[in-house]
Amino acid sequence: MKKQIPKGLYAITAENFSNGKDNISVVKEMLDAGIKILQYRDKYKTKLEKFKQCEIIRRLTLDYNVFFIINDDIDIALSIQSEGIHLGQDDLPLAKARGIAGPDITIGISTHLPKQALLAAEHGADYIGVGPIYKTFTKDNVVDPVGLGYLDFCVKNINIPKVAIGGIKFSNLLEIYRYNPENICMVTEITASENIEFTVKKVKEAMNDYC
Ligand SMILES: Cc1ncc(COP(=O)(O)OP(=O)(O)O)c(N)n1
Ligand SMILES: Cc1ncsc1CCOP(=O)(O)O
Ligand SMILES: [Mg+2]
Repeated sequence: MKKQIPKGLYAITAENFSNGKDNISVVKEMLDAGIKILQYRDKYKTKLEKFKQCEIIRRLTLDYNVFFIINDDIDIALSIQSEGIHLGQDDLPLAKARGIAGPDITIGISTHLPKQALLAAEHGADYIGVGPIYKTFTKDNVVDPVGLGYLDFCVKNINIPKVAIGGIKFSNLLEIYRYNPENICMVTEITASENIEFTVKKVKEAMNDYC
């Protein structure tokens, strides 16, 4: 049975923006702080290195009852039985991914344009990424910011969960929050924070996210 992605704050790993800490220690801090949706994303490690970290994080996310999503690597997602995978416009097409991964895994698709959002929803995505809303330095080769107009379109026209992402900080959180997407994603605002617990609690409180 497919689990529904919870609403609220969505966190992503970023080892190169983690003040010298590795993904595992940052994830432990995130889970202790109350993160309930976590994506493993690492663009620099080998498959084996990613797999080993994901195996450890899978055990932690089960202990903490956290919804765990793997970026890009369907094979890792299937072998550790994560709740979800996240794919971009240049990754494996949604239908092929669904064929491999089956009906019970959550598939999230990055979108930057109305047409992409409509197609993702029509073809059975379980949520869409909406972004980057603002300029971000966290992702290489990122498309130009899509702005709040695109978030507004998605909230009004797409009936699967919307995950707003890209350049979102505590300082601009309420600009996003007022559009009422189901999820708001922060990467470096959390991973690079000197006090992850304080930052996560502050953000969750501002979002009325008490899970
Ligand atoms: C929630 C969420 N939204 C968007 C992305 C970006 O995915 P993608 O376009 O495949 O780029 P990479 O993350 O693989 O560099 C995401 N990971 N998560
Ligand atoms: C992975 C990804 N996809 C679109 S923007 C982004 C990174 C967002 O990172 P940050 O929250 O640090 O701007
Ligand atoms: Mg990708």
